[in-house]
Amino acid sequence: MPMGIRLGLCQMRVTPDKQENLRRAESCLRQAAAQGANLALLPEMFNCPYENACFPVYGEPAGGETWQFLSGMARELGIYLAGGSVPEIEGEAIYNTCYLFSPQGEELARHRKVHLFDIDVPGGQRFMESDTLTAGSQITVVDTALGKLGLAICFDIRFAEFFRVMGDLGAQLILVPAAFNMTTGPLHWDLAFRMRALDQQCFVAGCSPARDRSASYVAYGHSLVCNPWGEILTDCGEGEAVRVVDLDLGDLARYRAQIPILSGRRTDLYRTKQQT
Ligand SMILES: NC(=O)CCC(=O)C(=O)O
Repeated sequence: MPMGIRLGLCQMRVTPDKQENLRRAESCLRQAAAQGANLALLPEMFNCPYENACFPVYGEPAGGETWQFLSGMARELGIYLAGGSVPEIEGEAIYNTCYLFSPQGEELARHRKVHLFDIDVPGGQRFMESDTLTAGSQITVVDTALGKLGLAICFDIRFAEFFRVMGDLGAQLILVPAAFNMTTGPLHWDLAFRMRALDQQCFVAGCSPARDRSASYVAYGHSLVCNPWGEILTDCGEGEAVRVVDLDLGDLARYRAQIPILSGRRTDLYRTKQQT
C-alpha cells in the first residue's frame, strides 16, 4: 500500500545568477519539507534563465553541481525530489532534463524533454528550443514508495498520446516542470493540465517559475495540481509561492469507477502504440 503523498510545489523566481537560483530553490524546498511535503517539484530550467543563449553556458553534465545539490537536498530533507529541469550536457548535446531523486539522494529517473518547444505566434511568443537543445527519446514512469510517478516537461503536456502511454504504463501522478508564457499561458495552461488529468484519470502537477516581467521570457506562473476529476486543487498565482497539497491515490479508483473513460476505450478501433 503506497504511503500518502504530500506534494510541495516550489514556484520560485529564476534569476540570471545560478548560485542565487540554487539558494532560492533550497529555501523553497526547506519550506515545503517544513510543511510536511514528502515529494517536491521545482520549475522548468530552475537554475538558468529560459533563453537559448543561456542553455550552453549554464548547462552541466549529470553528476555536476546542480545534480549534487538536488541529490543532497533530497537526502537531507528525506523527500522525493523532482528537480525541475536543467540544461544537461552530454557530449555535444544539451537536453532539457528533469532528475527524480529518492529520499536517500539516489537518482531514480531522468526525463529528457521529448517535445521541444518550437513555436512562432505572430505578434506573440516565438521560441525555438531546437536551436540549442536535443530532444529526449524516452517515456519516463517510475515505481516509488509513493506510487507510480510519470515525468514530463512543459511542452510535453500538449501531447495527449504521450500522456496516454504514461497512463498505460501505470502513472498515477505525472509531474511537469514547466514555463508557459504570456501568449499561451492565459489560454492553454489550465486547460492542458486539466485535460491531461481528465484523460488519464490521474493527478497531474505543473510547477512554473514565478512571473518576472523583467525577464526576456516571461513565465506565466500559476503552478497547479489537478485531480483525476479535472479539478484544480491549488493554483499558486503569479508570484513566488510554496504550496503543499495532499493527494489520495485512492481517488483514481473512485473516479475511474464513476466514469469509465479508461476501461471504456474502444481499442478495437483505436490504440496507442505501447498500450498494454
Ligand atoms: N517551455 C515550454 O515548453 C513552453 C511551452 C508553452 O509555453 C506552450 O504554450 O506550450
